[in-house]
This record gives sequence, C-alpha cells and structure tokens, in this order.
Amino acid sequence: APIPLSSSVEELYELLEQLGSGHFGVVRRCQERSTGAFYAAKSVKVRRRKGSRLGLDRQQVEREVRILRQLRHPNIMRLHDLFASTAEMVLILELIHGGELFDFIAEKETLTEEEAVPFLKQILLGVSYMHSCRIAHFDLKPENIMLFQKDVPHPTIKIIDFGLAQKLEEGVTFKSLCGTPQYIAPEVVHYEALSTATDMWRVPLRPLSRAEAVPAVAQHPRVFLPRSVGVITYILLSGMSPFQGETDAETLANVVSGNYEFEEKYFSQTSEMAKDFIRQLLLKEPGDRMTASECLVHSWIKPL
Ligand SMILES: Cc1ccc2c(c1)c1c3c(c(C)cc1n2CCCN)C(=O)NC3=O
Repeated sequence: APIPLSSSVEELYELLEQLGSGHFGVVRRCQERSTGAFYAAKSVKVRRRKGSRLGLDRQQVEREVRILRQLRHPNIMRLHDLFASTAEMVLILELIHGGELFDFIAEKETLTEEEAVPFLKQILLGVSYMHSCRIAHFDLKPENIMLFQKDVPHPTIKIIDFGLAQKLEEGVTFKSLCGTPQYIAPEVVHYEALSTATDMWRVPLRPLSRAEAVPAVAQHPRVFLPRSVGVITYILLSGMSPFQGETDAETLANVVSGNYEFEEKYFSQTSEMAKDFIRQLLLKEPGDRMTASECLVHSWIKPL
C-alpha cells in the first residue's frame, strides 16, 4: 500500500491525559506507538481564514517550529515531531515531568542561595545559548521555566513555550507584538528599542491576557541581558516580586521608575554578592545590565 504522505497524530501517537492549557494551546501527555516513548503533545488551533479571531496565526506557530528546530540545548525543551492540518498544528515535545519552577518555589516558600544558584546557572546557560543564536524568547517567566524532574537532588531546568520567540536578524528591524508583557519593561513602555534584554525584563504582575498585549517595536538589539533574571532571582530568594505594587498601575510605576528595595524582612540573610547580582540586572537602562555571559562569571554564580 502507498505510504501515506501525511498521517494524523493519532496514527503514530496515543493521546493521553491533559497536562495543561492556556494561550499556548492544549498540552497532553502522549505515547509514541512505535517506540513506547512518552512526549508532550501541544496542539494549537490555527486560523482557517486570515481575519478570523479563533486560533493562532499559522505563521506564528510555523515561526515557533522553525526556531525550535534551531535550538539544541539541555536547558531548552526539544521538538520531536510536528503534525499540521488545516485547522490545527500539533507539536510533539520533550515531556517534562517536574512541573513549573513557580510551583516548586511555592512549595518551598523561598530557596536558600545554595539552592537558587544552580537553577539560575541553568537558566543563564539556556538564555545565553538562545541569545547566541540571536533568538529572543519574548515570554520568559517562571511559568515557562520547568523542572525536568523534581524529586532529584539537582533538578534540570527546561525553558519551554517559544510561542512568541523571534529570530533577531542581523541589522534587521522587525516589528513584533510583544505578546503578553506580564512584565512590562521600561523600554516597552517608552517604545524604545527592545531586544533580548526586553525578552528577559520580566516583572511578574498578575497574568495579563494576550489581548492586553502591548504592540512593541523590537529592533535589532545589541545582544544584552535581560532584567528578568534579576527579577526571577529576587523572587527565588524572597518569594516577593521587586516591583509589585497594590495595583497594576502602581507596579507599572515602580517598574518604570525602577525603584525597588531589599526589604530587611526578606533579605536579612542574603549575601552582598547575591544583592550585587540583582542590582546589576535590575537597571533601567537595558545597555547597563549584565549580559548572560557576564552573569555566568559573576562572583555569586561562579565561585572562585
Ligand atoms: C507534566 C506537565 C504539566 C504541565 C505542562 C507540561 C508538562 C508541559 C510541557 C510543555 C509545555 C509547552 C507546556 C506544559 N505544561 C503546561 C503548563 C506550562 N506552564 C513541553 O514542551 N513539554 C512539556 O512537558
């Protein structure tokens, strides 16, 4: 019998329980029939017609796939297979068992510096690799940082969900919707040049809907570092968000003014090196922030 040109995902994979759903679509555990191996199947409804509101833009999903195909790093989830039909696309992804870093912190309240540094080092390795490929994630936040397994002494970090990622072409300015800026970076608010730093400046406000996305001009940036590693570090060590205000407006004002502090109540046990690491990231001027590689050799991350 002729080999079918394109088979449906169900022919090759048994779809199992739902693992999560959100703007990224629906994620289910699945098992490859031929090998018995388990994966995550992320199915995304794509628009049938240009103008329709339902589903995501096919180009956007195709961009995610193109980007995932370029990335091969132990701290970035792997794309295993892809199925596309007129109504939906199914990405077969590496199955990550340990859940979100966010939940892991929630269980522990806060992490000691000894626990936080190994996580941050892996995030930085994944981020610096992605940025060296000139790829910006544009939606990096604790929900998108998962643990490969969690009940092990040294959990492996996996960065997931490149649904909003962009390839920063050499010298090319591209306009892009900065997706859900759950963390409004100062440069976004002021419509200044965005870059990989913007990709990472992330202050966890309340989850905003995609509709609240702020159009942003992402320009060809110098590849430098994101503020969000600073924010994520602040949260890992204190359980608090540095710019959180009573209302989103207040949080935004704090973000734009760049004012935050190390409250004694939460930081009395924190080392000067850890605070210096955070200070060198939570800088308003994107160009002043450490780059990922600079972070990796900061005295707090790289012991002498
Ligand atoms: C065990 C488990 C539970 C929830 C999962 C996943 C795995 C998961 C996975 C992925 C994505 C993009 C989202 C996922 N979600 C949705 C929540 C992500 N923040 C993925 O790429 N591999 C996963 O295992």
